[in-house]
Amino acid sequence: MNSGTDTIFALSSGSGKAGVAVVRISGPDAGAALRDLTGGIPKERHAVLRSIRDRNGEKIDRGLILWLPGPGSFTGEDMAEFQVHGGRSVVSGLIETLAGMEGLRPAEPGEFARRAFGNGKLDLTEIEGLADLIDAETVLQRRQALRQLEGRSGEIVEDWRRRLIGAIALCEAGIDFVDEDDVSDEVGADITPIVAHLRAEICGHLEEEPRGESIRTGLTVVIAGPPNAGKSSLLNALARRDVAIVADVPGTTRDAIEVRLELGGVPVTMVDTAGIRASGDEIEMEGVRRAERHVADADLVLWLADSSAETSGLETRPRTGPETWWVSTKIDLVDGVAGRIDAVRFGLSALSGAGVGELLRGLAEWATNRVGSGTIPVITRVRHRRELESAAAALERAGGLDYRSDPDLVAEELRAAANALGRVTGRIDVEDVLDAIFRDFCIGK
Ligand SMILES: Nc1nc2c(ncn2[C@@H]2O[C@H](COP(=O)(O)OP(=O)(O)OP(=O)(O)O)[C@@H](O)[C@H]2O)c(=O)[nH]1
Ligand SMILES: [K+]
Ligand SMILES: [Mg+2]
Repeated sequence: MNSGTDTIFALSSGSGKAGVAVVRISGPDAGAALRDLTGGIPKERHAVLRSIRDRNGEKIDRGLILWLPGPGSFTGEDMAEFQVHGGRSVVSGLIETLAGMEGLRPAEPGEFARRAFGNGKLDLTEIEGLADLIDAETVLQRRQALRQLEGRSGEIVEDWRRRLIGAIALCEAGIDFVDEDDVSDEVGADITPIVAHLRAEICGHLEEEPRGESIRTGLTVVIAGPPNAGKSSLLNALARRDVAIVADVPGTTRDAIEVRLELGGVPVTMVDTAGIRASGDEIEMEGVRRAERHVADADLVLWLADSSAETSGLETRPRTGPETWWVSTKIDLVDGVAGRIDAVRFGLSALSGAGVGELLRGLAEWATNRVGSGTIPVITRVRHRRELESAAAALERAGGLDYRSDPDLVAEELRAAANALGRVTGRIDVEDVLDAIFRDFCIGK
């Protein structure tokens, strides 16, 4: 990315025809650009209606403009915002005029957010919360993203880091006074419980939380079983649409078919797979291999078996794998029990719909339990998990050392833990992770 001294601009609202479009400018020349286009600079943070003109004085549109001088703006720089009619020609006229101005250039993806980070307006967890809020599809995702954007995850991590820095200071005092027995005793007595507590807190979050990651990325439920068990029929019934081909021919489904549902506020991807059996057909066997891979990666497998068939369908089930529910299908043919039979057994008919609602309710309950409720987690990404794991490991090593004989080794481990925590919020050496985070942003954010 370029230096922060350029003035950048972008269409921040969605592209395409719309009622209103929002164009933002950030950087030292934002004020000059605003003046050139509208003839003046309005009172800060007040929306005013102005004509917006191109270099030849031709009116592009009349719209609301906002002057948001730094450092109190989103990026911390001088910013201007245009709310214009969202027609293609209005937007392209405005964008082209800005592009033709001295010192202005189009923003790269995530560049506004990156400047906000660079100017200390948001830490990394807040930036990630912002990205997640833009991507949020479910209520739980929105709540989690907002909490993160408001800095609550970052606060927890920063609190850990502050306590660690306190412990490092104590430890270093121990190093300085290593020859004076009384001081080093006192210091050691203080560090041990601090380190043990911190480690317990961090480990608590690590154990409790695939939750945050699950809320963000969702859960996967794989519908599997022998050919003709009624897998595609069930997918269609759950999705209430005709997504997968249903036929009386065993081996109908080859490619995995995915449908995204929101169950209990959690995004759940339902995957219909090829019927699992040995077959001489090369293409069908590729479908079976894919089905087995999906089963292995699932958060939950619905193993379907045709209740009217002679064999149970269990013989083809992969031997190991994730949590599984057993679903008897086509109960209309045998007058079987509809609905939940016990914790892991269901009966249903995709044809009549009997038992499908109960399965959906069971899945919603499972999804909610899986991500937990109430408190919203600190760890929402693999990146956070990795850093917290490395902090916990360093604390464990520190706990295994004798601070009296090795105060410098203890301090080193504590510093490693503090650095890992610092990387979560971006307080320290994060250049390498920045590109990865901001790359995922859309332009104009
Ligand atoms: N009577 C009855 N027939 C059903 C029911 N569900 C599915 N079938 C029929 O069973 C046959 C197979 O259904 P599919 O949904 O294609 O089965 P599948 O498991 O996806 O099959 P493959 O993709 O070939 O593995 C079709 O003829 C369906 O109409 C049901 O609840 N009751
Ligand atoms: K079939
Ligand atoms: Mg099928």
